[in-house]
Order: sequence, then C-alpha cells, then structure tokens
Amino acid sequence: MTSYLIKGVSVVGGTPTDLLIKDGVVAEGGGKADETIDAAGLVALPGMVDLHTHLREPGREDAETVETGSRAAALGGYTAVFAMANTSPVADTAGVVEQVWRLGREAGLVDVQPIGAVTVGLAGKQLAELGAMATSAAKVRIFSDDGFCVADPRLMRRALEYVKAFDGIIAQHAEEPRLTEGAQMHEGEVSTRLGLTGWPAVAEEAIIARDVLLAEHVGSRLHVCHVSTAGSVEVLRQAKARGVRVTAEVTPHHLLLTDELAASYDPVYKVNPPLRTAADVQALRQALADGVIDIVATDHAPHAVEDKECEWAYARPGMVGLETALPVVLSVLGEQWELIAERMSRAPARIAGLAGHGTDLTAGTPANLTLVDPSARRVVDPADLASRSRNTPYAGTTLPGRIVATFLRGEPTVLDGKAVK
Ligand SMILES: NC(=O)N[C@@H](CC(=O)O)C(=O)O
Repeated sequence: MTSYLIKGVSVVGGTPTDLLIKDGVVAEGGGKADETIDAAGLVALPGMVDLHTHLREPGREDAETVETGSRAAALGGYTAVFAMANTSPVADTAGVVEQVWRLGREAGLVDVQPIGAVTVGLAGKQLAELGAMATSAAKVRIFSDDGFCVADPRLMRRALEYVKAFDGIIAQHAEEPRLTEGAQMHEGEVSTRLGLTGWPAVAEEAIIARDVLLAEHVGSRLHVCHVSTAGSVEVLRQAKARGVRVTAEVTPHHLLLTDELAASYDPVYKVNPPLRTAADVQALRQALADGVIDIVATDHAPHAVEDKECEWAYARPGMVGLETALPVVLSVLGEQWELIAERMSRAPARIAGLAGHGTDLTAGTPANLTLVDPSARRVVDPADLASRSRNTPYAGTTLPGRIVATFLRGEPTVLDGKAVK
C-alpha cells in the first residue's frame, strides 16, 4: 500500500503540520513516505459523511448509478454516503439493501450505507421488513420513506417502536400530504404572484411537531430530513430542550437559495421541500450555527434531462448536490472549519453510528479525510460534474473551495482534484 506524507497541511484549520498516511491509518509524527503531497495552504477535514443521497440504482441507472454517485461523492470530499430507499424496486427488503451495499463495495470510492424503506413500496400502508434489513449484510440502522412522508401516525409510532430494539432511527420526510396536494413551490407571496399552488410551511412543521411527540412517547430516535422553515427550527428547538431524541439536517440549497428563483420558471429550482423565503434561510443558518440543526446533508437528487428540462409543473423535484455541498457551505459559513467538520463529518457519522468515519485525524485512526483548497474559486459548469445528471442550480455561479484530494482508508479516491478511478 502506497504511503503518503501530506506536508504543511492545516488539520481542521489548525496550525500547519505534516500528516503521514500509512497502512490505511493516520501514522505517528512525520517521517518518510512513498509519495509527498505539498499541502501548504490546504485544510484537512475528516472525510465528510452524507446522510441523504439518492443514487437511483436499481431502476434509474440513466440518472445515476451507485458507481457514478460514489465518484461524485468522493470528488465532493465525502468518504461515506447513505443511499435513500426510493429506488425501483424500492429498498424495502434485505435483498435490495444488500445489492446496493455490494455495488458500493465494488465501486470502492466511498462507503455506501443503504437506508431501508419504512413501509412496503413507500406506500405508507404496512411496515417493511425492518428487522431483516437490520440483520442483513448491509446492517441497516436508518429507515426512511423519503420522497414520501410516513403520514399515518399509527404506522409512524409502530416504526419508532420497532427500531428502538436496535437503537435504529426513523428519518422522516416531513410533509403532511393533505396540505401539499398539487403543490409546486413554497406557499407565500411569490407563489401568489406566479399563480402556482403553494406548499405551506405548516405542512412540514405539523409533521415535525407530531413526530417529536411520538418519538418522546416511545423513547425512540427520530431524524428529520431536509428541514426548510423557521417554524420547524422552533419546534425542534423546543423538543431538544425537553430532551427528545431528535436530530435534524439541512441541505446546502436551503441555506443559500430562496423561492424568488421560481420566478424564472426554470425547473432546476424545483425541489422538495421547496426553496423558502430569505427569513427561513436566515433561521436555518442560525440553527446550524447553534446546533438545533445537527448536520448538513445534500439530498443529492439526480434526474434525467427529460424529467427536468420540461414545463415546471411536470418536472421532478430535486437537485444534484454532492460535488457542490462544501463550496456552498463555505460560501454561507466562511472558513469556520471546526463547525464545518462537526456538521459535515463528525455529527453525521455519530448519528449513524458509523465507525471509522468522522474521527479526528490523530494517530491510529482510519485515514478517511479530504484536503480542501479554501483559496480556490470555481465557476460551476454542469458539464464538469461526475454525476450522471446535470441538474445543478449553481451553473455559472462562482463558489469558493476546491476538493484537492480524498482518501478512503488510506487509499486516494481523488488526487489533484480528479477521481483516481
Ligand atoms: N428532494 C427532492 O426534491 N427529490 C427527491 C425525493 C423527494 O421528493 O424528497 C428525489 O428522490 O428526487
């Protein structure tokens, strides 16, 4: 195994030091190595972990595969991603989650951890085989019907009770479906002006309020996907203050973009939950800083051209995000490396119980890390993306930060900003 000496790197923004990577782990002190990387001016972060990625395999390999999505993740600085269950067939059996897990191992670019569906076929009618998925080779610990809400409170309660036995998590896509029928964008001034049916903030907030009460009642773990409103933040703040076992994520796009973009009628800005108001964006940034929101998760949602480049009403919701997540977060937070490491590497690994990821880069820990050049600027060109889909809302936008290298257990997956395989 090739050893690497990363010279003069700032570990999570600290003072420059030399980092030796040998036999898959971070080694003691400096010393000799097969390869030297001049890392003056670069920052080393524990490899980032994404709790919310859509890889589309099986079923929509034209939009993304486990391999292409893994490559996009590595190029974005990730060493582990959690693959959502809304594939075709749905990942609601041990067979499908094992398939996704095995494809991830074969690609070997990031650790791919499948998320299992909560209900059969994401249909919200009966619980999927959660136990069989948990005891499968994929060792599923997080379950989600993402794309759909587990709307039936009795089913949600049962799911929370079921996973409590093995300290599993139900990750909820919080959307009261009766309040969002036909919705096209955030319900507010802009939707009124454009004459588009609105997706009201209360449809998210009502489900989060219900679910934190259910999680509290059951004593089980709830994770809230893609939190998008100021009101949701307040519900979460109160629940956490009471000691409810709830964690929450925000996407990079909800930290930066607003519903005003829908005025272009460009479906690249159509996403679920929808882009909200500038006041919501401010509240989400504050919640990320103070810890009411635990992590940033991409909700990387690749879609084929025909599903995106059509009339707004017919376009699928979703944006790709793996390759731009850190640059967007850097543009929002600035170089707050401690906070970035916590929200994008450590906390997601801790929430998921993912061993070997999100650990500080001290001697003996698995060498899962990414090197970032914070001084670089990049104009996002969809043609440059490794994802099989091109639906990025940042085309033509200049973003700070470049991922120079990513290491997975001491092996480079990205070097000089390019995928190794
Ligand atoms: N986030 C999205 O806009 N899309 C997701 C599913 C979803 O609707 O949540 C997808 O799978 O495309």
